[in-house]
Amino acid sequence: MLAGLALAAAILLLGLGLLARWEFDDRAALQARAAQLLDAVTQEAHILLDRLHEQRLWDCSPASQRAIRRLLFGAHFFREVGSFDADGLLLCTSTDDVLGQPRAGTSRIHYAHSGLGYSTGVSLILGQDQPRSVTATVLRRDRFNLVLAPQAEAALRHGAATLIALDTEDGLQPLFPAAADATAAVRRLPVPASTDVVRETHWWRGQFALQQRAGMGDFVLFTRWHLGDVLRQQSTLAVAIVLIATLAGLVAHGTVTTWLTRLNSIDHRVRKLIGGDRIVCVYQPIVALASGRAVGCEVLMRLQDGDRLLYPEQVIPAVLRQRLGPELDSRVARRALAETDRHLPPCGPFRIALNVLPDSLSGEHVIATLGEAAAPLRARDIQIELELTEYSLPTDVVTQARNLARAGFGLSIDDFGTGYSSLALVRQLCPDYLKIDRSFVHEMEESAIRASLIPEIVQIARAVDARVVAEGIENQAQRDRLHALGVDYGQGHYFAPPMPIADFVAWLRAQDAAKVDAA
Ligand SMILES: Nc1nc2c(ncn2[C@@H]2O[C@@H]3COP(=O)(O)O[C@H]4[C@@H](O)[C@H](n5cnc6c(=O)[nH]c(N)nc65)O[C@@H]4COP(=O)(O)O[C@H]3[C@H]2O)c(=O)[nH]1
Repeated sequence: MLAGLALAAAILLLGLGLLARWEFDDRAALQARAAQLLDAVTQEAHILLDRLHEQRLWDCSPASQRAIRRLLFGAHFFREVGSFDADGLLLCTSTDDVLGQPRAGTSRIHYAHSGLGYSTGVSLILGQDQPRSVTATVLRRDRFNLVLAPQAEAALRHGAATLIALDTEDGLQPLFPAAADATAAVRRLPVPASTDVVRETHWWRGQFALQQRAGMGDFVLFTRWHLGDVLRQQSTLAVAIVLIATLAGLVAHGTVTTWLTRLNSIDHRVRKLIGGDRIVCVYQPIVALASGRAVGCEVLMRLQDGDRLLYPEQVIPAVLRQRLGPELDSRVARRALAETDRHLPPCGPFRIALNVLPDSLSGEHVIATLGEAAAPLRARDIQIELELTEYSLPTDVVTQARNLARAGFGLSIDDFGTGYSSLALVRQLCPDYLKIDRSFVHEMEESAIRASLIPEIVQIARAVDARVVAEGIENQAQRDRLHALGVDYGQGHYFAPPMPIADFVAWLRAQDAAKVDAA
């Protein structure tokens, strides 16, 4: 979940960042174009005004009016000239004889230090027969004003991207757009301190300013920049980015969840633990019921998973699913036989029972490994016996059993009575031991039907010359009853639980000492 969210957030930030950067560059380019346009407008205004003054064309005579219209004909950015008297009173305009006299409406005029005044949003009424109102930008110097042509005004409004201000003695004054809120916006902007081109980026605050040629009478260009603006401008792309981020988050969430689930799955852990040899062997004594002496032990496996142990009932199904039987059984055998060889005191004839899964028997490798590991113990009169569970006997079990016998291993049929082995099959296998499953023993006190099968099992064992071991003996009554039924050996918590090798050896020593004392 967290990984998905993190990826979605990363894509969202990256996507919006790129979008913002793109929009930022776009606006910066527009600003540069607006700056060029303003330069050209100002230059042309000065040339026109210089000529008008040089030629003293303010007297409104027909000759002056013609001269003014000739000058306007060659101009790019201006459509009209107004002439004033020395007191600033409008005398006439270049359109007088075409449209009638324009009248000045409300306007705000900002006089720049250079003497060029800008007046934006001036409302001019043109024509007398059918008067129409025009809003225009007017530039004024001394006895003339110049009215900006509509296409030049439109280009400036568009090109300014957001805001063009004029640096005047009264502070910054907005030119385009001339709306009232632009004045407030301009007041909040930093006043440029030098005449250099300064590019200040505050995009983490959602704003940046491009400041140009800062000085009295010069233009200052600002672009106000907000993430909200960008999202509005590029709404389709923004929605696409949000969708991609959400999708990526969901996919990542799914992938990570699957990956974590797989990583945590018992199959994956079991494979890792077996491969990493995190195998723990414990030893449970097998006791002769008549004498109470330990005649051997069964090796049981656990897997060390961090600070907890995984038990066979959790491990074996995963081992079977992943066909890890041969690897598990070889590793358990090597470890158990090495541990017993190192720690077991000399104790006369003894047997060690190892559990094997059906797959392990068909592998030559497992038998060879077992033979190798068993060699030092055999030299000490310790017999190795393999336990095969009755309900999972391999199809070619008879051949396998012969191979095992040839290799010097004893054979036990584990959990006998839980499967369907016929007497004929048991006879062919010639097992050394039949092990009665602990469920039979536990049901004995309730006189359940299964428990009544124990004498049958003892008889089968006698018939095939095998000995009988009862598993899961937990109390004296069970032990006595089984002994009375002719069971030879017993295993269970009544005698001792499965123990690590050190405890098992200590238990054996304590048993020996008790026997000596009793004698
Ligand atoms: N309730 C009760 N239980 C008792 C008592 N005494 C012993 N047990 C448990 O009975 C099971 C006897 O082993 P199993 O029948 O060979 O059955 C074994 C064996 O079939 C298999 N197994 C254990 N270790 C290995 C191994 O290294 N390799 C293979 N292939 N199978 C193994 O897993 C099965 C279960 O092993 P564990 O969980 O260790 O369970 C062991 C043991 O802990 C008792 O008094 N009361």
